[in-house]
Amino acid sequence: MSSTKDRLDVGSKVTLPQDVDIRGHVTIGTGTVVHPKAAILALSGPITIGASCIIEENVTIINRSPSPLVIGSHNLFEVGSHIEARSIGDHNTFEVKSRVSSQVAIGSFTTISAGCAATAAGTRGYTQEELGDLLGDDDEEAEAGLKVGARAMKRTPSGATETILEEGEEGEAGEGGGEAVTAPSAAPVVTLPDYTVFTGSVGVWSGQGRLQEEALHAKHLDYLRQAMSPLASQLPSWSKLDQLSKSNKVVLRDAFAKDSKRFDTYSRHFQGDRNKDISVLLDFSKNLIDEEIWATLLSLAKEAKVEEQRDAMFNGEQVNASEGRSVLHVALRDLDDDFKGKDKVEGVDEVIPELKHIRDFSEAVRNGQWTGYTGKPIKSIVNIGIGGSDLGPAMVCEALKPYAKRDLDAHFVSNIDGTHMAEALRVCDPESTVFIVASKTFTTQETITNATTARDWFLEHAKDKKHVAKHFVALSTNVKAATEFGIAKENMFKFWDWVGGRYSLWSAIGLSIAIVIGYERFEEMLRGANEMDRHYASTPLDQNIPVILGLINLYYNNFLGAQTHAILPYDQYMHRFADYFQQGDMESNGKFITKSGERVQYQTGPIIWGQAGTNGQHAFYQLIHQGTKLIPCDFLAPIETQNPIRGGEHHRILLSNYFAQPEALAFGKTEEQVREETTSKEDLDNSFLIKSKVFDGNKPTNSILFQKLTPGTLGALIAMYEHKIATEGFIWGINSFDQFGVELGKVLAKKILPLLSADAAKVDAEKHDGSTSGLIKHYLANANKKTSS
Ligand SMILES: O=P(O)(O)OC[C@H]1O[C@@H](O)[C@@H](O)[C@@H](O)[C@@H]1O
Repeated sequence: MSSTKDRLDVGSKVTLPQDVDIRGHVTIGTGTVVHPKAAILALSGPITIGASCIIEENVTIINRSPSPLVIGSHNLFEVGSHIEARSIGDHNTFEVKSRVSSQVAIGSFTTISAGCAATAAGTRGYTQEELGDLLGDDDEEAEAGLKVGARAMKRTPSGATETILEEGEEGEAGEGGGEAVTAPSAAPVVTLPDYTVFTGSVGVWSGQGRLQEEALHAKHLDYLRQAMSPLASQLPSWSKLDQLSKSNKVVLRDAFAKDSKRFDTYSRHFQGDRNKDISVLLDFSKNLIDEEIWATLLSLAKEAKVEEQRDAMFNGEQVNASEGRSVLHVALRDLDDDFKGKDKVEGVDEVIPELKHIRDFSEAVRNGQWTGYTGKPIKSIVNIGIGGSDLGPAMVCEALKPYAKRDLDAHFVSNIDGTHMAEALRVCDPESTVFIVASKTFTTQETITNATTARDWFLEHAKDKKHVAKHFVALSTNVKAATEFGIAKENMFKFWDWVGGRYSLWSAIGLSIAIVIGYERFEEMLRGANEMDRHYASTPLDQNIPVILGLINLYYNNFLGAQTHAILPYDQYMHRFADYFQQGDMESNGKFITKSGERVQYQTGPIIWGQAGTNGQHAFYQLIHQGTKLIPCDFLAPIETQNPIRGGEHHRILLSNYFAQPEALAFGKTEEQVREETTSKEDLDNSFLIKSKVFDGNKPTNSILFQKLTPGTLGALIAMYEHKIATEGFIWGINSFDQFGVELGKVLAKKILPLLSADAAKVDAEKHDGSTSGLIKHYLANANKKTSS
């Protein structure tokens, strides 16, 4: 029957499941959501659907006439509605199982109520054949349609209305039970006036509530876009990658031999456009990809709508849907106001004033204006926090040590193990120490306990509570709890719920960084991160460094069975970098539930680990080279060292290892090569020895070579990994920005704590499992013993 060629033109942000029946020339506008099992059939002329429409399950939209069927924007087609209208304006609602015939033109703001049929035909009713044509071919439905149609027709506006409209006058309210339409089936088009409510009795809507209705429609669309994202494994490129991973076995040795330009093809250079010193080269040529795999990975990113989800994040939309929050750590480093969408989110306008607060305080501590209760300048700071309130500042203070104020000691106490606090206090002087209590929630057991201990210790010396104000500051979103702890208002540094804990070093949580390296350097780091943010937000996928890193890792994780990913910085200052991204990646992407509430059918976040080169080489590289596991690795190194001792020889040796390891991993050593190198006859006869010296090679790596570990470059590198993590989460369809997985253990620990001062009978009464009870009872039985040594 189709006389038009199949052609589908889809705008951005359209949700279109695979099982929608689309025939002929169909155009779907931006942001429209089509549900599964809908049918859009341009059987003769084309169908054009505008923006932000919702087309629910089992809706059929048909154009049997050669002229185009143009449908406007913001229309809602509810389940089972059957639409063959001549044209449709904007903001209309077609309720469940409503029908519109091809001789009806719908204006705007019209509602065709559930089960009603808007037709131009007369009261004579329809023959079964006509109905089959008009309302679909299911007999039973046609029967129902006849009854509904007949009832509704009796109440449709009279033919007079039609004539008036044709003369260009305003449509009128039809009176319920008005004259029947008498037009035969070949009658001219009936145009329903705007605001008609077609409920069986025709009325004109006052238009009141229109804004609410529009807002509801927008919410409905948002909800659907989230809920309807298909599982990544249902995307066409996913199946293709599955197949390619089995059929295209990439052998790096051959791939490089065949293609002298492989390095050029698979490497990208990033340079800051405001801070030109930020220069990062990513070489991803030593990965198990070929042209087809790479192109399909890029298509997967498109199909998974990575760009749209990224834009939604930058735009301040509530992409952390489970907690109903925006995700705007990028706003914390957007000092030149590059991303406008963020401004609508509450608190964003407080970022700059809060930075000033950080500047004033950090400068006062650094230049000695801020003194302790006896007038001594501050010599030590102790950051008390855990997770995101510890790892970021601790990692950065180590990484940027060359910029640190060396006569100021920075301690980071996180563990509830009293040892951690005791060792820090041992080297602190209460008169010259500032405690920074860092906790987004200000309820974290470890942090609050450690802070209380620190305050008790301080008061033992200072005696008077009023001195607390000189020695304790709080970094938190929970002003109330911080006040209750006794922190003075002016010593509170706030941030906002749209800053996730593991993305918070850019906020007030970075106060210790600002104190250690100075505010100017802290800001340089923020700006460096913003350079990467702008790159991520606007660079095409195949040039986009965080996207590339995400796709490469996803390929190993989902198609080649890799369970872990190693981060290996050849820079001693970055020795905590892998620890930091252990939280950054594993807390973000260690999830099995998608945003639509389904369980994933595939692997999500990898296990992240690693340590600074070359130490790792003498510890675990054996397994990477010759073990049985596939471990993709990122090798990072600076071109310039901060410490060019012995004329830079240390650094050259370090870099020679940095270059050698990925080469060894990629190309290995064959048995033939081992034999060629072996001179002793005895050794040559020892096949066990010969085989033990074989390296299979083909182990994938990324090499990330940056100019120098400056604050700007570090900021860019951290942001690069943050966005790599987000990209993967977008593709897997999970929420990378909540962390409910940390809760259960906390709750159980709170229940167990009282048992540790109780007796065995109480433990039994609490009904923990046999193992947990057994362990607690063993503890209780031995808790009062004192070991002599
Ligand atoms: O900063 P507070 O609220 O103390 O949380 C500290 C840490 O707690 C953990 O359980 C996680 O939720 C982390 O994301 C968070 O960084």
